[in-house]
Amino acid sequence: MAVKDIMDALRKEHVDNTPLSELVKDIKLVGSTLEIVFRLPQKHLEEEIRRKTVQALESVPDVEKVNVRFVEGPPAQFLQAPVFQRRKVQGVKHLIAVGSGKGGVGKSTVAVNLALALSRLGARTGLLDADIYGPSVPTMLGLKGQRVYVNDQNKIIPLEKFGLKTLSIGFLLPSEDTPVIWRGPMLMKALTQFLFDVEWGELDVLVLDLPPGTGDVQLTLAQNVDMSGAIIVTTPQDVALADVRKATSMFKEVGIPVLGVIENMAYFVCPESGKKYYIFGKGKVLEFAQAYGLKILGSIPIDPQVAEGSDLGLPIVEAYPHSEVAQAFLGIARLVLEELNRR
Ligand SMILES: Nc1ncnc2c1ncn2[C@@H]1O[C@H](COP(=O)(O)OP(=O)(O)OP(=O)(O)O)[C@@H](O)[C@H]1O
Repeated sequence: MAVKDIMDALRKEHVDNTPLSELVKDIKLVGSTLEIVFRLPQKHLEEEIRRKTVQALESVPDVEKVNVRFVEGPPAQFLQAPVFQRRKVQGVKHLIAVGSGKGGVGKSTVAVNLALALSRLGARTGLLDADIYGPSVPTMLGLKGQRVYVNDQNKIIPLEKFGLKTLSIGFLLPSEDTPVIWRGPMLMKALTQFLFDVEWGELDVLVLDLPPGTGDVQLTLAQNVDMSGAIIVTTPQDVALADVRKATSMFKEVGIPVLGVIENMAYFVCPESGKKYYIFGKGKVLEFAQAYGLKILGSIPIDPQVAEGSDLGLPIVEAYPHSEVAQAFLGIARLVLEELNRR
């Protein structure tokens, strides 16, 4: 795979003790011409980066010409900490964001089942549905139509289901079909209230289901909230992987560690023959993850029971804890806890 070869080659060259691969903002191979954009930490490094890039890529097959461009701005490791005034959510030990570069890859399904798996492993867990454009947690947890209340201290009391504390913007809307039309500052105010004015009690992990993509909402949250890390959900489709790259860069740029990638809809097991079919392609996520130095936390197959469970308000980890999918989520949850305990 050309991108992997390119990133491997760039990883070997350094400027100011930083591998060139860490400075890459965007990379595109058009025919045999590589368009590569670097974040320029310091102006005087421009020539050195250009020279070392051409040198590093000389032996990479498929690349005949290299066009190097720069954008201003240092990558995360060049920034002085603390960069942003990040607020901690009271009572929450670890906040982890579940994001995706693209909509419809199963981010909310993963967030819900991961939260349930964490809870099954004994972690006191909460789930916050910040997907303001399409809150699906109320349906997935069978809490559609429920409302939340505010206590004497003006704090929102989350709902509880399957041992999880949970809050969704869906619980605050007058009806399920009310579109959220908040924009800009009003939206951010609502989201901030959503995070900080909630009586979560004591939690080991709060899973934050982000809206899909890498827009202002995701960036503002990433800049203002103290997070232990982010998890990115993708399918093996090329288009989804291209967007993962953007999501990864966004978290890296604001200094939030990416704990790993979860590959959803990785394959389908034929119930008759037991044969595995890699509908969206095999091994692509692994190659991608290796190229970007990311860990794969696990792979979830396509299973009609997953979709069914979500629609019925009985997620698969709760409904069929011994199924292959539920076991995969438990495996991911174990890795996530290990990763968090190391921090
Ligand atoms: N592993 C899976 N097997 C079968 N169906 C799945 C799987 N993962 C997700 N789905 C189904 O795919 C659809 C999209 O999933 P989900 O709503 O979780 O995606 P999303 O990325 O959160 O979407 P959005 O971008 O709209 O927030 C849902 O109908 C869900 O039930």
